[in-house]
Amino acid sequence: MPSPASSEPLLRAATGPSVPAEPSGDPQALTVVWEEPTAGGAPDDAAPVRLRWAGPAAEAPRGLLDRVRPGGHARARRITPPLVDHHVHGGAGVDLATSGAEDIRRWLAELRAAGASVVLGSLPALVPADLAAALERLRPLWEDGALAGVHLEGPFLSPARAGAQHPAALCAPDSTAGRRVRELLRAQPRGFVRTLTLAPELPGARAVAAELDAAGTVLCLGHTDAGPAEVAAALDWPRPGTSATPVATHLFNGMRPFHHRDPGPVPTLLAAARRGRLRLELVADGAHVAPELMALILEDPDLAAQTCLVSDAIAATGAPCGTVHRLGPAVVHAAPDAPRLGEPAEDGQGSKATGPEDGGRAPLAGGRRTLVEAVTALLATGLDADAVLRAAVLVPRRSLPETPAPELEDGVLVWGEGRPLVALPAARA
Ligand SMILES: CC(=O)N[C@@H]1[C@@H](O)[C@H](O)[C@@H](COP(=O)(O)O)O[C@@H]1O
Repeated sequence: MPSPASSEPLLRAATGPSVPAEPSGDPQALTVVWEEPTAGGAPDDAAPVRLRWAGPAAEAPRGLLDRVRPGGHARARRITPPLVDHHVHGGAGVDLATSGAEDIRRWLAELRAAGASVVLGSLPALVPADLAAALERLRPLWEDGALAGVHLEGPFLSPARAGAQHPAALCAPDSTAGRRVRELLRAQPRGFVRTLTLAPELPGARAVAAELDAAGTVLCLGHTDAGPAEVAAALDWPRPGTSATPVATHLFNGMRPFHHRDPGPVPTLLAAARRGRLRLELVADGAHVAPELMALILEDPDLAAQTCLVSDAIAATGAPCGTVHRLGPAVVHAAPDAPRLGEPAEDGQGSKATGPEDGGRAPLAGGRRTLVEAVTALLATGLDADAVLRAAVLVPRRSLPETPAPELEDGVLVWGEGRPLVALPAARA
């Protein structure tokens, strides 16, 4: 158990370096080394994690870097470049699809102060007029760098795997509404719509993928009822316009579940990731994906190299239990375990049962933790810290090529001089 002192938030310096960069040596490389205290060989969360040293590697005290190589007792663990959240709809009452720009800006500043500096703002499925209004409202936030861009989660999604997405907002790419959305996308400045999730089995999906490719928007597969063959075919769609690696939107969630005689799309997606042809999103909140599966993926080096942890947080994330919020056109509420679709039960504590999904409970509607909270909790479970931080810091930056990416070399993070560092809160049991 952490001591009271070590459980105090240590966050600081999201807007400036929290450690001094050495003035001489390689001016570009700031090597950060910190020591994870151990008690009899095991990590000791009761003791404060200490920053050992920061500066160019060439000036590291003699022997220090050798000690942090695998097998040494000191490991990179808690201080890190800011996290990157590819998939976040809102939080603490703010909904990117419907809240005012000033509320969104304030909430983004809070996320940054807490340690997530690069955020793709996700919009759920919206009818064309609402999508146009939301994009117009978010564009200035992208233009001034508050948002790294937007992720459209829809509207080309499967009604059979809608989850918390509003059914009335879904459409096929070749429908009237779908054609209006495609026109709207063509009118956006390059780089603003960074990613778009679609179900590849919908009529016209392949044509949309080609349009996205030409516009530099990364194709994400998700909220899909496709089987293995349809997913494999979509991964082979020609993509001449961009070399960007496609993404599986929240792997496992919003797609056919795995059964050993009817495996659905998951093994195909995993195999593509293993071959470096796909990135995987995993909702890191501990509610969406069982811990055993998280470990299976994050502890497999080939899969971990392609995995991005995301929050999928929404307005109800971090809001008081029983409060009602929006996910675009959908009504959602903060349930005791996680955000869920619909109104809360009369006592305000639980959820009304709405269907057969998730054991008769209302569908999950986004993550229950911010990415910083989720990563902090994952680190406390004993999962390999390098794997967790790689999936929250390094891999997602590769999908945003203009975002500076640190390197992790033998447990030492190398990060440009003067770039911000954040200290994650000490692990909670
Ligand atoms: C914003 C959004 O759409 N989030 C999805 C939600 O729609 C889906 O219900 C849930 C569980 O999916 P599952 O029941 O397939 O695991 O995952 C995500 O929270």
